[in-house]
Amino acid sequence: MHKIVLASNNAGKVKEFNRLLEPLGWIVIPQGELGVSEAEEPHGTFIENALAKARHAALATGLPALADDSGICVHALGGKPGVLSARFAGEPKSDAGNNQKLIAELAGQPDRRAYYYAALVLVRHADDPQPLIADGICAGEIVDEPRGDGGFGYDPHFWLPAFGKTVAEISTEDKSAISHRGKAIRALVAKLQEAGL
Ligand SMILES: O=P(O)(O)OP(=O)(O)OP(=O)(O)OC[C@H]1O[C@@H](n2cnc3c(O)ncnc32)[C@H](O)[C@@H]1O
Ligand SMILES: [Mg+2]
Repeated sequence: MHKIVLASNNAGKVKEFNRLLEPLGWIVIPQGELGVSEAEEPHGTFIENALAKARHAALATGLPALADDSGICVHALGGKPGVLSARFAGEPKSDAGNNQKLIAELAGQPDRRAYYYAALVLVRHADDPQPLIADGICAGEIVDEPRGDGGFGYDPHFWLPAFGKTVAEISTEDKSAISHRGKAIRALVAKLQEAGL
């Protein structure tokens, strides 16, 4: 049984993590329920930001902490929005604003390739010298017209050619099976098992 604090304030992520980890016997407590403030995410890489978020939550709670830093990288935009995905259109964070800006920046652009990336970091305590790290990628294409109301963030504009649907149109089970976050969680769980944890 693993009791961990989930170092995220994103309701969409919290739902996905609960669905994936609770069947494995994990007790996942979102940091908001424990009064943890939002961590700074000042770094230029996903992995560094995930480590900062995990450490921050572990320090504040004394519990093991799991963080996810993720985003969408668009080929024609040189990998943008990348680590700035949550705040692409500025403050306050807004999925609608971010999607609008993404579509505007891609106007007239025939190359629609993009991928989602998630870096996960699990620390057993704030000074853990060996954080467990896993990541995952999910490739697709950006479509101008939003479709579907599942998922969160950029999902209504993220087209999956293999499904003929956007991520917001597929089931939660299918999203878990193919998403960057689903893949990263399965890799993390495998590492934990390998380490006998
Ligand atoms: O930092 P926390 O508190 O976890 O919440 P956040 O939303 O700020 O999370 P990030 O800093 O990791 O930024 C990730 C952004 O990337 C986008 N994103 C990540 N995973 C996604 C997914 O599965 N579907 C759609 N958009 C996603 C979405 O805009 C997120 O806000
Ligand atoms: Mg964030």
